[in-house]
Amino acid sequence: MAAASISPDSSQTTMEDKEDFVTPPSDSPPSSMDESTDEAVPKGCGVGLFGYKVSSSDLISQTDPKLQYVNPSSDEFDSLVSALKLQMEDGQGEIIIELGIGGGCSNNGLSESEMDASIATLHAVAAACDADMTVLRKKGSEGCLLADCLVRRKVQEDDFLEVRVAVVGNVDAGKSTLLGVLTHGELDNGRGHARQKLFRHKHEMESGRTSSVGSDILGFDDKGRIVNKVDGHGSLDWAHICRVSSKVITFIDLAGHEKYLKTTIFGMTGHAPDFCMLMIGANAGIVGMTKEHLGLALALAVPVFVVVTKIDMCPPNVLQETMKLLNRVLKSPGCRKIPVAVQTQEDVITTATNFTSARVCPIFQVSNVSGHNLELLRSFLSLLSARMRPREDKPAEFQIDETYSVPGVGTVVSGTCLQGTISLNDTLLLGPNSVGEFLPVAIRGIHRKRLPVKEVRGGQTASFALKKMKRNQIRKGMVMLGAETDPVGCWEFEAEILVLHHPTTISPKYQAMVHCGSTRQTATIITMDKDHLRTGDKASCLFRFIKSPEYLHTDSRMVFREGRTKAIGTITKIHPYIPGSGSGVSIGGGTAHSTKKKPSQMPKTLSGASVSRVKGRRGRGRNYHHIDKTSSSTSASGGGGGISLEGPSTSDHK
Ligand SMILES: Nc1nc2c(ncn2[C@@H]2O[C@H](COP(=O)(O)OP(=O)(O)OP(=O)(O)O)[C@@H](O)[C@H]2O)c(=O)[nH]1
Repeated sequence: MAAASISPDSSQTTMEDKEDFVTPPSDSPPSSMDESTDEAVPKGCGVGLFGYKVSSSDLISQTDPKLQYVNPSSDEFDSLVSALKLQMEDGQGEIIIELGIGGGCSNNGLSESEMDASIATLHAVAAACDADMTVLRKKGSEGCLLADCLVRRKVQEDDFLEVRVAVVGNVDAGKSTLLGVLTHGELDNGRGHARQKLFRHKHEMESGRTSSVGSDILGFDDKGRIVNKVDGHGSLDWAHICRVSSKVITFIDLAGHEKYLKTTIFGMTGHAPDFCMLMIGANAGIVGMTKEHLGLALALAVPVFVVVTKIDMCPPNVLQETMKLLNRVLKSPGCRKIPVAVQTQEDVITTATNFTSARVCPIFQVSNVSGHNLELLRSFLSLLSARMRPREDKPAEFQIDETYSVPGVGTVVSGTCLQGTISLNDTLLLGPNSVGEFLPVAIRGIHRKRLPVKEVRGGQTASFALKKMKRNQIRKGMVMLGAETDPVGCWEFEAEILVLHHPTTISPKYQAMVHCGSTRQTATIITMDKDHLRTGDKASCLFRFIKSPEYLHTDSRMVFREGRTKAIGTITKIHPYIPGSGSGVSIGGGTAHSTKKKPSQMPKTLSGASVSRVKGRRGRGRNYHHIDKTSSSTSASGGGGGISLEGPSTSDHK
């Protein structure tokens, strides 16, 4: 884990204010702009975070690879088809091919007629792979042409690529508005018109403030065109969008207000975003939760791109100031990003196709009212590729981030399939329950974004209707695993942590909320390899959950937070708990009971009252009237502010 100042700090920077944003030269990858960039990848080759890209020379090797698409024999054509199929599999159904790349830099470029012939061949090769091909751009000079071509699998019935983007930023940055504009295709009026379509709760309509984790989708067809269409009532038919899309971007719309920070952290950890879209109001600049959200994305290693909104109402000098400060924050030692201003379609393709380093941070300046630069953002989104690999050969693993009781359907859980494949009627192991057991459960229905499907794979989000399972037997953070596995939960785990902020010192017995994937539970520090921890300190700690065992993996990132105390870390060791062995029950259950008996021994925030409140709230089922609700919203939980707002026991239940 990156040490020291993970929290971006503009004050630490040594960069000159006048230093401008990097505008990508069309032919050089951003990685070459900074020598310290982690991954130096040869141009035109390899897996990009934002688009899987290969040069034509990677597909089959021959004496002059740049000519292989010009006039291939039938055997060569077959080899190109086989190679493209393999590459598309690696790229999860899409790939960007660079035509005209030779064996070495001096050998790059095709004549106009060679380029025309290559494009025609690539069309035919893509068609043979059941894919569509679109020329994104041609570049180079006469007689020395290169072209970037997007090859994307054609729409398959009930299948589409899925990319999740967490949308964060301070209150009023324009998050809900931008999502309303992108997904509903209608500009905003500057007075909250566009966001009205997205609010899920009456209090959100009234206050204009997002309080929950919401999902909104934007579908693209195989040519990269948006397929979202609103019906006569101004709503979107998700199932239709998914049916006609090759790729669906799911926006995880998170609250900007500090009092909902806990829900926002859960959105970032539990919903497994591929990318983070950090939004900044041009007028307001980097204020409030902006740095907090950026720090969270950095801590969780989620690549970030920035959208600066409201440029229609921002005086040029204020916009310039905001951009300068943003530049400084992104380049600061805590961030170490390379800001890249995206101003043209060329920039979009260059940034999207050359991203091989999570250090590059594209920046868009848009207006939701005039629509300025929104087209660039749409093109960029259409080129994003999921970071999570499906790992279909592994046993199934599904993390639950919400549970529902749907009339006529029964218990429904939603979440993310992290690996393997889950099919209709499969029996999985659900757990760990409060005593650490994993119980068999059968899948009786599957929805992906409200579209009924027969199976889901690693990297996809879904909702499952479960056979013979009561909702109160399930909690968020539980997992469903392939029946061939022999899973164990844990009460205790070890982690290396870095304290980002604490007002005084942290000692053993300190309690705070652990966020790791969709696990969200208060844990106590049992031991640590230092006497006390202060802001900036690193330590190896042994944690113990206070309420029930959880299913964790080593090397997972975690956030440890209570009020203004923040620490981040990586899990290094799991102490497996075998049900019936006694140790876990007495450890975990004992903590909860001993809380009531000996409150003086516990930290201030844990009280008998809060423990009993959890019990009272647990049985209170929320009914949803339609299965559609399953993937569209997660209700709010207050989370920021002072410690008094966050009783540790109550806070992992809504
Ligand atoms: N002029 C102008 N107004 C905008 C723009 N984007 C958003 N707004 C307005 O800014 C206000 C706040 O926008 P929201 O979308 O609610 O902001 P938010 O970031 O979602 O806020 P929270 O949900 O509270 O986190 C609304 O009145 C919008 O109409 C823009 O590009 N230009």
